[in-house]
Amino acid sequence: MASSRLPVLALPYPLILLPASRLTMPVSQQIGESILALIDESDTLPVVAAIPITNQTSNTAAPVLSEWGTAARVLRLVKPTARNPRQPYLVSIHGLTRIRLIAPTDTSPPPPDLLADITLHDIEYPPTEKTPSRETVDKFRNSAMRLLDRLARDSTQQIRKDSYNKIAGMLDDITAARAPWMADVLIGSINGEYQDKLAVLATPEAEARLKLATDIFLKQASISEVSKKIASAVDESLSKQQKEFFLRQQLAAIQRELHSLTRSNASSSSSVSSVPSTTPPDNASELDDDEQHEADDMADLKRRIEAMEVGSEERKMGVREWRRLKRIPQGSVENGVIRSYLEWLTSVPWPNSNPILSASSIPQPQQVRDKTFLTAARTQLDADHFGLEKIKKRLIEYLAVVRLKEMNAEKEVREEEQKHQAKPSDTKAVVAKAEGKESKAVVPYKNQPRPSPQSGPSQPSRLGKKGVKGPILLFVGPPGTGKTSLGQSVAKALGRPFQRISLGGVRDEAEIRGHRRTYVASGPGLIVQALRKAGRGDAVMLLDEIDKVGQSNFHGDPGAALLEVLDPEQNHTFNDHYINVPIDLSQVLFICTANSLETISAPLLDRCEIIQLSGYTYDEKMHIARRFLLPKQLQANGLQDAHITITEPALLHIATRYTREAGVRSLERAIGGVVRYKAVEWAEFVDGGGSEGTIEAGGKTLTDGTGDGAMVVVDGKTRRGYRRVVEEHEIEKILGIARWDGEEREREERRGIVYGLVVMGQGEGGILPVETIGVPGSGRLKLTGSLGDVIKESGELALSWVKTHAYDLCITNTRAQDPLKVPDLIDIHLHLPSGAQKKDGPSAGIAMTCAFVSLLTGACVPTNTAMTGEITLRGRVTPVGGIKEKVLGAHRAQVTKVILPWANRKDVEHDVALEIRNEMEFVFVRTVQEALEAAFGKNTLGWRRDNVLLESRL
Ligand SMILES: Nc1ncnc2c1ncn2[C@@H]1O[C@H](COP(=O)(O)OP(=O)(O)OP(=O)(O)O)[C@@H](O)[C@H]1O
Repeated sequence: MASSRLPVLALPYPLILLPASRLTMPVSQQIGESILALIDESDTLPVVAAIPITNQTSNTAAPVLSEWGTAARVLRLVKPTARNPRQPYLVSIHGLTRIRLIAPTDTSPPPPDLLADITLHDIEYPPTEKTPSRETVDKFRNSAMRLLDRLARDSTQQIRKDSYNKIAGMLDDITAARAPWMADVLIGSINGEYQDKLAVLATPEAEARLKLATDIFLKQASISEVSKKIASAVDESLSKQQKEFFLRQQLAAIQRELHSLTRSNASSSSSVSSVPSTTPPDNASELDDDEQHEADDMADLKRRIEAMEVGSEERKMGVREWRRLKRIPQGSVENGVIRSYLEWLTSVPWPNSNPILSASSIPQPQQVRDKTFLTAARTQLDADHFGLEKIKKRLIEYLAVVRLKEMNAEKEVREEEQKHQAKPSDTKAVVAKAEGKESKAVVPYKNQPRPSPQSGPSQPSRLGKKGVKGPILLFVGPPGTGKTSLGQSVAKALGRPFQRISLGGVRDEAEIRGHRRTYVASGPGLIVQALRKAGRGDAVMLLDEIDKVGQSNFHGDPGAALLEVLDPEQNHTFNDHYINVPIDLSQVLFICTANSLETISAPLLDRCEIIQLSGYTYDEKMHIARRFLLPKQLQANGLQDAHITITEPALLHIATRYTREAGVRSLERAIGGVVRYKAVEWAEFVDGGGSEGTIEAGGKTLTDGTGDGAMVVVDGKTRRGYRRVVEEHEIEKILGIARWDGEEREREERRGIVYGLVVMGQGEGGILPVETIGVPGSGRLKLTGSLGDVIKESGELALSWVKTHAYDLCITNTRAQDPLKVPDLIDIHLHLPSGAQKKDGPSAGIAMTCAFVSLLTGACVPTNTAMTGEITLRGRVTPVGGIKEKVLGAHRAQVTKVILPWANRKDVEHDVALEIRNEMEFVFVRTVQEALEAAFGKNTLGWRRDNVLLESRL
């Protein structure tokens, strides 16, 4: 056996090179440089020993070289630019012949890192191969042909197919001498296992190698066949599953149809046999429940569509979607989307739909035509609300108009019906698109479902819609003044369902109009949702807080959508994006509420009739508390009248010290707090053996306790007594320290401070101090407290007036002197507290003037005095708005003297309750001088008498 010494190029796992094959692999910098050195040394291309490393599957063990390898010629060595820096070279080698590594002797040095460099090794060439037997060659050829044939068939690329066929052609007439070489070529090129290739490399004898290759080819061919078989089997089973799914769907559909047939037969015979149609069939199983429900739902949906008016838009849409629904497999997303759409579509109370829901499930309207309707409505309003006389009067007028219009509309319907009945030949053809087929049926017009006028104003009719448009009421007022509950009373009076739509914070037009169905999880808007809940097309809808609707933004303009809803000219074809069929809202009675008018857009305001609700006086609050709030809270907390008595002073104490609001919501909450406290006491008392009877029978003993928790003797036992009376001194223990306690004491009389009257953002009136101080400066005016432009101008105007009259008011000694510069150079700083709250408007004019005069003269305005009024440069006091709210606010703040513009006399006369007028002093002023006199008191300011008559020096 010839031997030699060759540099060994270790092939990392799973690389292997067989004779007659080629291999390109990355190598390290050092190996690359060593090969370069070899190339430099020899004249021809160098030859290396390509020996596979056999144990590289585990990274931990030291690499071990295989015994057998291939002598290979280095064809190319390149160093591409973008390569891994650890292996920057690529070397291409061509296998020449088998070689065997001669095992190192014990004395030789240990091998260096095999993958880091190439080192010379002793190798030997195996002896020349013997020619294999014909039989072995034939077997080899057959197995190779089979494998190649399989590979050609499985291959998807034409080039590969062609090359496999070409090799197969070469095998056809292969000689015995050439067969071993061919075995190396084929084994080197197929995607076989590493160990098989290694075994072929380690088999130098031709006969044995051919046998090994034959076995490998057979194995490969059968692997390929088996995997092909598995793939097609998987395919087949998948399509089987799909088939099964569709068959199951068909089966379910057939079962549903059969079921509905059986049910309709059962229901038609039930009148005779009186067997309820809902009785399940004998062989029904609870496992069929789902399918049963499904079938019921579908049948219900179908009935609802069929109940829609023939030929109407909504019915056409319903039929179209129903057909789509039936085409789409159940359980798919699309199926769910269409189902939910159809459920919404069919639950809108369409006019002229056949009422398929039982009529009893919809509250029947009160007879609006009844002569006693208005009296009943008045009683209803009185039963729900105390006071509010003007508002109730306006509501009665409103209800009277609604009543008249409804009666007119019904009359119209009746007349039109009579006309049709008079002409029986006039069978207006209506195309009835029968569901499922396009057959055209002619339905006489008079046979169509229509509300009968005799059955009262039930479902609104399309015919009558012209008549019933009423004005849209807008209740404006501070929170808790009864706007929402008035709306409820109107609905009760009319006997119609009431729906409240809260618009506070609605920023997105889609919240009102719904999302288009293309959106995931789309749904209808608030209006359609309310219609569905109401179940009737003539509900009373309260659009709550329309002043809090968001402005136009990139989500659309919710205000514009509201315009369409409220406009009687447009709302009979309201378009909800989700439903996508025009909806008639003309029968709905819309009532809006708002806290202030400022943020409501002009076009929206234009469509409404404004009804102003101001706050309540303490007297009114006492009545409301006693008649409405206390009974409500008692009921809510499970107590009865007998369990609690709040004394008049205690109630007043709660109203004045714990609440300072225009409405009664906080009062209701505070009363609730007291009632809950007593509920706990009562529960403890009952737990301790006390009873209803004890209170009644032994009431004297129990309520005689001198204070809370007094120990009393009942039935010979001593225990804590229950006091039903709540007195003023107990309130602090129950509700905690009063919120408004001692506010009057804080309002001390100080130079430069005057109280003005304001209306806050929520429509609530109150007092606001105007604070001024003089600071060293340069004669300028500084205004702070989140003031708007108008109020700032008012401040400058007031100061100009004071400067002009500084001499007359004895502030300066000559007319030419500036009171801010003589005797000292000062700035005036004017501040309105609650700095975070925006303030604007001209009504603080006289309060600011008084504050400047107070600051510059040193005279003070008493704390029981508050004022409002706009001033002009000539010193006139002009009227302002919100008088009722402001006066009520002042009354709540225990102000006793109010200075108002002369022109606002009528507002006080008309709007302010008599009891308040009696309790407060009103001074109406025409000029600033009069206002100063009223504020500071007669002769307090030292006017230079000669000039008093001069109104203005301008
Ligand atoms: N005049 C009244 N008589 C009897 N109860 C009243 C009266 N005014 C208000 N209430 C009661 O006060 C509570 C609050 O009223 P409601 O909810 O109608 O206020 P609102 O004006 O709608 O307030 P908001 O502007 O905050 O919505 C309700 O329980 C209502 O019954």
